[in-house]
Amino acid sequence: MFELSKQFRFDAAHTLDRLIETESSRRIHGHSYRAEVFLRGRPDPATGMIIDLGVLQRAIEDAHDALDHRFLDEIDDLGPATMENLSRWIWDRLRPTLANLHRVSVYRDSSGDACSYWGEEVAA
Ligand SMILES: Nc1nc2c(c(=O)[nH]1)N=C([C@H](O)[C@H](O)COP(=O)(O)OP(=O)(O)OP(=O)(O)O)CN2
Ligand SMILES: [Zn+2]
Repeated sequence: MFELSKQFRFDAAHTLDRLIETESSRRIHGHSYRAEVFLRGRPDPATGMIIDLGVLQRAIEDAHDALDHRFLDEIDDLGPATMENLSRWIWDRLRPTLANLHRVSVYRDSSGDACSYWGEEVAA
């Protein structure tokens, strides 16, 4: 089994309803995010690849363009713009074209925050 991964970065703004730091969280503010997409599988013997990284790049560009320099509150199917919902949203966006998708992780490096999503079929 092999694992192939690719990262992309996006900067975006949001607001968030929270029980703590209520006022500053409701104010529009921004974060720099890093997302990492993991695929698992075995390389095709003819190509030596699980997937051509150029094909993966194209799939990722679609998600990147939908998130980068956006106001995340305006993305209809995202819900509250948390890292949890972002990782699931990226998964849902990529899964139709990436059959071997294994995990999507979202990081905020400046604060050390990270969240990973493995899809709903993974047992708890
Ligand atoms: N479980 C989660 N909790 C929180 C999330 C989240 O996505 N999942 N997100 C937030 C907010 O985005 C909040 O803005 C983060 O606050 P904080 O950690 O205080 O970071 P700062 O914005 O102050 O720090 P920067 O390093 O300037 O980004 C809260 N909780
Ligand atoms: Zn925030």
